[in-house]
Amino acid sequence: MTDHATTPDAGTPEGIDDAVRAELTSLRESIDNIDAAVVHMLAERFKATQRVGRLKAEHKLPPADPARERDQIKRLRELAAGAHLDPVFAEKFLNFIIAEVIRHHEAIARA
Ligand SMILES: O=C(O)C(=O)C[C@]1(C(=O)O)C=C[C@@H](O)C=C1
Repeated sequence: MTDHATTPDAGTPEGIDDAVRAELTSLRESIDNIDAAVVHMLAERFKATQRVGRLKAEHKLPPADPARERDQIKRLRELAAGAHLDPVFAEKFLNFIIAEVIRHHEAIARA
């Protein structure tokens, strides 16, 4: 596996100042840790939504729940604004995840 935090490439020329390189490496280590946490959190979220998908299929409930999604988007936009994250981006990110979840729910219902 490539260590992206420390591997120089076209975006990080060899000649840059040692202090700058050290700071960049340190920041990239933080970014890699955060990305790993995001992957683990998403994996846990998908474990929960797979269970929701099976429950919905067993009880003939529709894959999507637009009212629930509206509540989630409202809540996430407020959380994003409070955390100085762009609420538009937060909404797009949640919609992207939910679209994938609905696809999974539909597949479970068809199986
Ligand atoms: O809460 C549900 O009913 C789900 O199926 C989960 C979930 C989500 O990923 O958060 C996905 C689809 C629904 O439209 C709403 C929410």
